[in-house]
Amino acid sequence: MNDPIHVYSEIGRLKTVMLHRPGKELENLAPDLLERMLIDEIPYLKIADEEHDQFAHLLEEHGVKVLYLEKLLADSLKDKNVRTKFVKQLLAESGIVGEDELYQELVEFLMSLSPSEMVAQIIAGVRKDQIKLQHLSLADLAEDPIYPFYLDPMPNVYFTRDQQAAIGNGMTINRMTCRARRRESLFMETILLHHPLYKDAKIPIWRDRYQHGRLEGGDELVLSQDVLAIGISQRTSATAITQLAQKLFRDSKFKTVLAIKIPHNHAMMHLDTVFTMINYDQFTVHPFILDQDHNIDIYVLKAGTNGLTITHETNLTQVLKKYLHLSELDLIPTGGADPVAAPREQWNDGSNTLAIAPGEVITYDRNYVSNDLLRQHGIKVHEIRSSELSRGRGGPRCMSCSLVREDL
Ligand SMILES: NC(=[NH2+])NCCC[C@H](N)C(=O)O
Repeated sequence: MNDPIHVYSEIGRLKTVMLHRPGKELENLAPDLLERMLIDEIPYLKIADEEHDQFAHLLEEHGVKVLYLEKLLADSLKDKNVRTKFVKQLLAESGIVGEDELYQELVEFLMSLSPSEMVAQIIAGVRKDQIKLQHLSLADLAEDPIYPFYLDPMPNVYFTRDQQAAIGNGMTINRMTCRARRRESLFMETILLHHPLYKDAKIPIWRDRYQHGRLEGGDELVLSQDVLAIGISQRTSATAITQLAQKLFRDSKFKTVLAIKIPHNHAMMHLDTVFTMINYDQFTVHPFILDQDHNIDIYVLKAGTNGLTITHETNLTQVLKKYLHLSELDLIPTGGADPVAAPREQWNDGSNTLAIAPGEVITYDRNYVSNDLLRQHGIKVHEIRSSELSRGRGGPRCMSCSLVREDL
């Protein structure tokens, strides 16, 4: 298994993962920015970093190689021409267009930094008081002159699950739904094109960030070497799922996509906030995504002789047993299905577990009802502190992009 990208399950022993250690972007937040930035409360960066370091150390203690997105990107930007092209594309995607003074000053400022300083600065955002303009534009004078940024901060980068996803030996580079996150997937695109680990590896790109239709990695779960579950969610569209399925059925060994329709809301913005695989036949599931008959809309996509076949199913247990060839199945309810603990712990990512091996997961310590239940079901649970990290509305699976897992 020498592929630089190799993920054929959600539970195979985790060997390589990509994280982002939160930086100044979490300090560049103010109350009136939070909703647009998809962050529910302003984390205390010092503690958030202590918590994130605990997460990284726990992974490393269990044999996982931790790569940092910011280091991979900086190492991909050593060539000045590559750096210039990257900066100009990032400015264009930030709405800074034209060759006016602001554009030139931003290019000059960012290019004056070292690659690692530039990456940190771009993620943190560029404040207006960092750039000295000779002439203020009409926009500066007349449109929200007190807005503090020329480049918005990117406070969600630490959720490295979403901008891209490893599927088999390839990746999706995702067109993110919300404007606040759309620029983030430019990072992995740049890494795959220019980083020594990846640039010559001919890594299949199952879907790039320019294709019409929204896709985010929190909705992409690799259930087995030939079955994917993808959430039809607030962040992933049926169009994107259809196109991804067609590409995978044509160019990979994946044979089935289970498109699972979940509520479209901020608390449950991705499938992995309400459903994760934690063992060969065990899953976490937030009970509130099932109706009173324990049903949920699942659309089974398979390759047919005349294009895709789509079959509508509603019994999650039966569908998982059928397509994963399981005789038994254990759906472990978040918060023990308690009407208060379940939504409380789902809100704080009690369903969002990261499996580091079959039956062994990392979870947030604050979700003690869910954690105790997982242990009662025989799951080995490693808890990490989460008071500040959870304010971004993501958990251990959200904060990690699995790049290499051992085959089962
Ligand atoms: N895979 C996940 N559940 N990611 C959580 C992302 C949270 C982030 N604030 C957003 O709204 O995008």
